[in-house]
Amino acid sequence: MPADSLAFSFSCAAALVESVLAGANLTDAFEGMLAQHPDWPDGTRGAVRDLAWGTLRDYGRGDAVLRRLLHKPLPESIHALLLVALHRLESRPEQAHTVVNQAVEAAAALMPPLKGVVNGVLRNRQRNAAELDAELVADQAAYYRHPSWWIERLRASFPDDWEAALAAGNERPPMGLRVNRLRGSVDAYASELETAGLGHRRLANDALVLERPVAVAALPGFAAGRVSVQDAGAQWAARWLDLAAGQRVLDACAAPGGKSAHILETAPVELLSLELDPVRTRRIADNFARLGLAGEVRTADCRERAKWWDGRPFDRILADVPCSASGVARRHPDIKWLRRADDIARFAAQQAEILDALWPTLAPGGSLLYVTCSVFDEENARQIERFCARHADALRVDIDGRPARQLLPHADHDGFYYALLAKRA
Ligand SMILES: C[S@@+](CC[C@H](N)C(=O)[O-])C[C@H]1O[C@@H](n2cnc3c(N)ncnc32)[C@H](O)[C@@H]1O
Repeated sequence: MPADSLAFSFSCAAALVESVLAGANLTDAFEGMLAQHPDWPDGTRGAVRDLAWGTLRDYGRGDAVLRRLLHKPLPESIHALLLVALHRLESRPEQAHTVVNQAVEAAAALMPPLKGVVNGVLRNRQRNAAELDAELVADQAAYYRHPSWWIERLRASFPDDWEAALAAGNERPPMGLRVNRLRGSVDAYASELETAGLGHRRLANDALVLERPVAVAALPGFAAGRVSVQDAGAQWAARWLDLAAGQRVLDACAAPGGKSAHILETAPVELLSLELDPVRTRRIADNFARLGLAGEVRTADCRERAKWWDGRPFDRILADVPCSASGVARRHPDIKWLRRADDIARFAAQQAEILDALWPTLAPGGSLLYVTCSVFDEENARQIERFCARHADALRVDIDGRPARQLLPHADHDGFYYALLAKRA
């Protein structure tokens, strides 16, 4: 198959989907594939990525269609190829003829005896489209393209907004930009974007959201550190920390360093950024170097206080804890299908350990901003309620007039949760 053919992209995307369904992380699998094919042109990389990400965003639907059309299991590679082709059929119905032909070509290269099955299943899908679509409306995992347990949790927590959040969670994510104020104003950068023909919106927290994502190389001044790619929802952290010059600040779970960098761009504070994973720690230092920022960066488990804390209390702590990442699933659509309902309690337990370990390092009168990119209460509101029940010196502080902020996935930003806690002086 020629590397620029749709059949080739189908088979590569199918290999990624197959790995994810066997438990692999999508980004890691894609990076592994790119490392083996350094010669791929940008067009092939982009096509494979779009197909794999799109197929997994739509997996609830593709899976339901195949359950109805297949009478016996197929080899995993062909099953994954059908998922990719079904995704493409639905997203580009005007190309149906090409999609079927190219999927059959890909099957012929993978497992020649099964090309007839691939042809038959895809044609069946087209022939029975109206009937199948009507059935899928009644299948909630297919209709909302999320696992049922996820839908139920969201529905229970957000009776008015759950459907909009699920729909936004199935869209392609927006590209948010953060202007480095140490190297120019947001106004000046916004007009440069305009001149470069990059349409955008400016949000209440001064984040810029591009109308269409572009490669970072196309962003004016990216290499020179004038701008960073950061979701608009993540850009509330620096503001809600209420930073001031000279404060001693801890970012306890810092990689890849987006919020740490934003802190340093906001005020001349003394920042310590901790990160558990040494490979990810390097990304913090790389980001600081590009942006011209100086902060102390260390690899450490923030729960092991004795190993990293010198006993001097912090005025501000950012606890951007590891979580289910359910608020950013459209960027990592493998999450929707790899997470299990009982994973959430394990994340919550880990987050509680982190909070309990950090609290003694906060100065009396200081504050801790708790952040997740989760939409599940157990990691968010309930986590904070339980924390306050355990720590009599913790006070809830309103954020912009509300006890906490839950951002749900939206056209402008991803899903995040923020809660602010102060320590009694
Ligand atoms: C949500 S991400 C942080 C994102 C980061 N604040 C940013 O804005 O770029 C959570 C990070 O915490 C790290 N982590 C997980 N457990 C940790 C621990 N016990 N101590 C320090 N870092 C931890 C993870 O490796 C991950 O990089």
